[in-house]
Amino acid sequence: MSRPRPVVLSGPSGAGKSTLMKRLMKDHEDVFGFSVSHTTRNPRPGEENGKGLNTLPMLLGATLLPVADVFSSEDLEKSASLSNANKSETTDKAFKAELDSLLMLHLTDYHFTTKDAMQEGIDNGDYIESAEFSGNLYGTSKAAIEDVQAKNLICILDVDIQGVKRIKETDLNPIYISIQPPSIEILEKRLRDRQTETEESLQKRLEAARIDMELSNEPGVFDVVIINDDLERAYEELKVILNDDIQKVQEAKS
Ligand SMILES: Nc1ncnc2c1ncn2[C@@H]1O[C@H](COP(=O)(O)OP(=O)(O)OP(=O)(O)O)[C@@H](O)[C@H]1O
Repeated sequence: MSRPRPVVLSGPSGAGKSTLMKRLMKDHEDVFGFSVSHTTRNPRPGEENGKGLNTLPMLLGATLLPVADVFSSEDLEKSASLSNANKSETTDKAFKAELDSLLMLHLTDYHFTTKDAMQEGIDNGDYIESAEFSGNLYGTSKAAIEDVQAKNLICILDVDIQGVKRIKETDLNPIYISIQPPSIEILEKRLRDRQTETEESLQKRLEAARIDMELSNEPGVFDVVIINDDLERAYEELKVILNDDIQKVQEAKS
């Protein structure tokens, strides 16, 4: 049996990747999975090495949980200090992963590793992306993606355009999908309405979005570019693209 092809979802911040992913996972139980990230930070109490949950993190998105009900005060303090951290472009992803992990109440565990081991792996090209945040390294290894495939799950990878380029150097052979907003003006409105960004991070995202929107149209980078104008239509388009792969996974289970 061939392993399910991973799916790369790329596109500017605010284009709708998470929204579309959540719907996919809600409508197709036990079909999609996420890779477990590596980190050099210390495990927190209750965290286990490598025990990543496949669908729960998406379903327990921060917006669905009453934060005060489930957080310890220490978590909230850490979360607040992370929110205020002065992030650079490269640490943004690690920041988001770290904040996500806090918001998911330790449900997303990591492969905990040492700085030396991780740096060696990065130098060897074992990681499709990595970033430093608060003195710790975070990254997605090729092996972690293969682990998801070995469970007969379609690994969803939400990566930026640099990540796309790195994945193209591997033999992972994913389906490359770019999610794009109808225009930069609409993207700005959605990001403002989402109320998750400071003015500074919003401007950074818009700048990155302009570059991303240009690169996504270069021939051969993506298998398909979906313009997320109307959410229902964009979701239908995504389902049509993934239909055969979803069916293969479901058939292999039955
Ligand atoms: N077609 C659409 N029409 C209107 N609003 C939308 C549409 N798609 C997504 N949104 C809204 O736009 C905002 C950004 O979407 P989302 O958070 O899914 O983007 P994203 O690409 O995952 O961003 P990031 O990379 O920053 O996580 C959300 O508030 C979402 O509800």
